[in-house]
Amino acid sequence: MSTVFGHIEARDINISFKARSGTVQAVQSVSLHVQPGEFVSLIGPSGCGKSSLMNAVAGFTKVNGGSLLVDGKRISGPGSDRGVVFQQYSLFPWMTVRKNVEFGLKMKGVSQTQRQTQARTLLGLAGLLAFEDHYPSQLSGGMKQRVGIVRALATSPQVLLMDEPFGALDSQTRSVMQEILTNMWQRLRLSVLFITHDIEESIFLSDRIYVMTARPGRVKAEIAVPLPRPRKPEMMETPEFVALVREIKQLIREESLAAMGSELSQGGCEGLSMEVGPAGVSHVL
Ligand SMILES: Nc1ncnc2c1ncn2[C@@H]1O[C@H](COP(=O)(O)OP(=O)(O)OP(=O)(O)O)[C@@H](O)[C@H]1O
Repeated sequence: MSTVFGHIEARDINISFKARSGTVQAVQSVSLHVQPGEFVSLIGPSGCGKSSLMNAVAGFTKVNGGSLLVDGKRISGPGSDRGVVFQQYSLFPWMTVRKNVEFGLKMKGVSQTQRQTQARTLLGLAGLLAFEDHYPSQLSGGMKQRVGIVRALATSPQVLLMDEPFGALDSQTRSVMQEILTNMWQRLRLSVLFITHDIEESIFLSDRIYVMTARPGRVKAEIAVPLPRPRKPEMMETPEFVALVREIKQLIREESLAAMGSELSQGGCEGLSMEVGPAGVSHVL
């Protein structure tokens, strides 16, 4: 199935928040794009504005400047063309797995038979059909998050927005979830914008990665991942993969150190010994 929808375009985006201490500039002059059917990750130091950007694409947060378009339309609020998955499972505990998945379709007025068919097809793709009548409390963390993904996909969005969806899972479950997600993404050919702190995860999953600077978040680097698909966990040991990990780690380290350096100097830690590196990066000794 060829994809023609799901194009995200952010041009010169600024996002700021009013805080008690003044205005917090979270994101500054960010331009990025996701092509239809592409898998793109955002990675960067903590607090660099990744979630703010994603919330803006989801329509939960307003931008203060620039333009943010999905399929050429300016984003003015949440919409069923964009599915969202957060780290917290956010399932309705009083509903069965299938009813959770059907919820968005019910809200759209889809008939019961159609809802059930759509939910069961997607649950089958995620290996969860045998659990359709279970309640969330009867599922493991990995299963809950699979239900969360299936629920976000139920209304057939063109775009899937995922904010650290596997952050709460153990590494073994996380690795299985990565494979399940890539399989589903390849079948459904939708666009994915994915936030993670895990460099290996971002490389394993993505076609491209945007590395952000420390706050205010700007795009520091855009990295294409030239690894073939389907991706297999063994690829993580190839020289190409290892080289990408090293490159991204270095980029993020520079930013984390820069952020830490400014926090320490603002916090009056002058007594700490600091060494300034060649790129003006402060290294705490
Ligand atoms: N609603 C808000 N009000 C005030 N400040 C906010 C709000 N939301 C985010 N911020 C601030 O904006 C900055 C960016 O936050 P954001 O959550 O987008 O970063 P992040 O890169 O997703 O962080 P992390 O990786 O730790 O999840 C932070 O300094 C945060 O405290």
